[in-house]
Amino acid sequence: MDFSTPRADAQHIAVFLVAGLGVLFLMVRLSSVSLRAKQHGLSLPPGPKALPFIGNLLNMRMKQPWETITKWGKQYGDVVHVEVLGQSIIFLNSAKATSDLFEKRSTIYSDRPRLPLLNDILGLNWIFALMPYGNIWRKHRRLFVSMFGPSDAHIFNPVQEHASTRLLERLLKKPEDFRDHIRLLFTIASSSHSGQSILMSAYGLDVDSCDNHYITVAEEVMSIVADAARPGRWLVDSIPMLKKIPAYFPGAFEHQKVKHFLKNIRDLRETSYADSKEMLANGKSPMQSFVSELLEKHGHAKEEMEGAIRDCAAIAYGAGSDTSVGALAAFVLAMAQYPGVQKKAQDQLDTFVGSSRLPSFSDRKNLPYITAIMKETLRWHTVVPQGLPHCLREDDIYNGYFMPAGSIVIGNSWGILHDPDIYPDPMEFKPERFFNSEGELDYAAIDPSKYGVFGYGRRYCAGYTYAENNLFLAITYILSTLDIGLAKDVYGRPVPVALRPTFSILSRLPYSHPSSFKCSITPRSEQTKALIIQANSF
Ligand code: HEM
Repeated sequence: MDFSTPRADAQHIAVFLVAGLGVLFLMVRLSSVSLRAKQHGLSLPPGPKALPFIGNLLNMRMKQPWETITKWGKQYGDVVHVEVLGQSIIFLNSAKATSDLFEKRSTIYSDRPRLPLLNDILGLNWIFALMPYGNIWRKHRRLFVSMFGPSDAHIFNPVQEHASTRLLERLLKKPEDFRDHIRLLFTIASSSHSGQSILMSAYGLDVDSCDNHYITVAEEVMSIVADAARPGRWLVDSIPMLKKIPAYFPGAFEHQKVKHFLKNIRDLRETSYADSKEMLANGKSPMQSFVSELLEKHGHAKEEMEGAIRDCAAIAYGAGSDTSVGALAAFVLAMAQYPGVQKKAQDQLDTFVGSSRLPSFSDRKNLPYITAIMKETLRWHTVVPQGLPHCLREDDIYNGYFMPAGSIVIGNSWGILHDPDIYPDPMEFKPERFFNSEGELDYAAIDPSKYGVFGYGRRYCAGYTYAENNLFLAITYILSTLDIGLAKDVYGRPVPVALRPTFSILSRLPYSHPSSFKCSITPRSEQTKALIIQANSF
């Protein structure tokens, strides 16, 4: 920026004026929280010491937050308070605290934080996952769950079976690219005959390579959304009056990114939907998709309903793709690391399915060990280690502490899912933990889905049935036809693997993926190889 012109000088002065006002705003916010706490004669929950003005900003710049937050839980207790630039953030570190607040007091703990960058600058207030708790959120969520929820998610089973069949073919041909294949699998689940799973399930669009335009656009959108949503990352979220500050100011979102983003979001939200409608009109969408089903049911009617269908379809990709990719990658890692578990699962598949056909959803009741592997995968590698942030609507009191309205409230799902009191040897991959002493699958009391895998209360993951179906099927298909083992180095020695969670390459936050690793993937036999080829020849 050129400061030599009167206009630039004026802009410069304006920036520092706004910054000064911002500091004032922070001071007012901070003192209002302490004042309200004092009025109740209570203190805020304990937590690491905060510095003046920036609070715990430096504590929050951590590489593996799940470990730090879990340590805080051990040091300070079930409820930990930190403050970043005047914003209270409360971590809930036990299943009791998440249940007491997210479930039992859900009317005040189900809001989302208002993030000016996401909502106002990037214009994402149409995404119900980010919407405040209220009627519009409720309406969109209901529409979404009517297709992806427990009663109707089964309509996507044919798409999911088809997508998993294609996954096997790719793993057979290029096993070393397994992460790309997994990514493709969970991208396309929507409606047509030839692709993978989320875009197919949502729109009926077929995508054949990771370079496809739909995927590239969707991934760019996700990456920016995730960057924009990081608590404490952008100054404008702490001080909304800084919305207009120029890009050179520390903490400002890069403005050139915004323009590019707005084009991509238009492509994701509107172009994919328009393409899907056109395919429907031309009779080119042979399998059911979210869009085709809902347009048939309500669609062609009201504009408002059509807008909701279009918006919900765009959300399916954002919410469902990266999460599922992280979970299946963790499964592959677990099989390479725990050959005994793999063998036991394959014995069950050989007994109940055999090697002359691929498994199907109807086999599930005979495959309890595979269900246990799926549950353990979701627990062992917690894809959303700190859930998505909720926001507290009203001042509250919990365990004798003052919980200020407007606090961001985060369930420490990783900590709960690795709590040795609930899951002994939590770092070990042990599907056996879900069986009772009679050897029957009996996971209800410690079902990881109840302890944070899919979040909490009224904001609980709106696509969990669909997600579990997808994961179960992909795991079953892989185990019945392929062997996963350790890769070999140049001297033929096995290369050990270990779970090292990291933020997704795509989004860094809030989704976690296992760090990159190598493994070998080979057909179990000539017969299973022939089965994969035959299944893909239709
Ligand atoms: C392994 C896969 C998945 C995991 C681990 C997962 C996990 C989560 C978590 C932790 C939340 C936050 C809940 C909260 O705020 O308390 C969430 C929300 C959500 N998920 Fe999932 N999810 C997965 C797959 C999917 C899929 C496949 C879809 C769509 C088909 C989906 C759609 C959503 C939506 C729409 C929300 C926002 C709900 C709301 O704000 O009302 N998810 N998910």
